[in-house]
Amino acid sequence: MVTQIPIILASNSPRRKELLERAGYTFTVMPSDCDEATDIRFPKDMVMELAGRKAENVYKKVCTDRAGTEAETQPFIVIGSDTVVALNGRILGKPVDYDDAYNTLNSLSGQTHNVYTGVSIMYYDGEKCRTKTFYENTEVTFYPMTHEEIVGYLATGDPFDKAGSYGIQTQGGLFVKGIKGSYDNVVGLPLSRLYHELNEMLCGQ
Ligand SMILES: Cc1cn([C@H]2C[C@H](O)[C@@H](COP(=O)(O)OP(=O)(O)OP(=O)(O)O)O2)c(=O)[nH]c1=O
Repeated sequence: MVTQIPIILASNSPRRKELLERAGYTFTVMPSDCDEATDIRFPKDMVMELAGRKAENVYKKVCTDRAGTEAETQPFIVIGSDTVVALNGRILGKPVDYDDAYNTLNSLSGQTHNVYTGVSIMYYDGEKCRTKTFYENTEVTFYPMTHEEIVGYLATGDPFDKAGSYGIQTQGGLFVKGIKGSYDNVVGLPLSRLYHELNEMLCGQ
């Protein structure tokens, strides 16, 4: 079953919040404000690095808030996460503007790409902190998209806060021919993997 230890989701993403709610966890949300600039080229390394930075940023804030209070020695868990799309090894994050989103969707049209989500769990057990970081990769194949379809989808505004300029869970899902791997991972958090990794971490204390 899901743990009763307080969880803090280090994220601004409404999708991650919805996913974690669906799993039945009780948690609070505290977005990170860490620097996300990086020269890392490999998608799996990049998402694990950024997930780790987000979790650590929030972990430190929680420790500062709790210092000197009776909550100081109570266990808690922080979860940070990061998602990117990779097409033939090229990383496609959130679009910087309209043209970037158009070009991204045009390049994904009729192709198979990978969606990587990194997850970092930091667990303070009342004495010490342990960290576990992993990633999950889902293969996604798109139908060919026409210019009109891309322009129409961009007009909805949906692509602009999403890695790869689409949401599989929204209208972007209409262009998805098939996936191999976890659907939740594409939306931003590989739930069943997270559940098992977290349980393993809590059992191994
Ligand atoms: C590919 C894809 C991405 N996404 C979203 C998930 C993430 O919210 C976003 C990738 O950006 P991220 O930088 O991973 O996350 P974020 O900035 O939204 O939130 P935070 O850093 O505070 O946790 O793209 C979808 O919602 N659906 C999809 O199909």
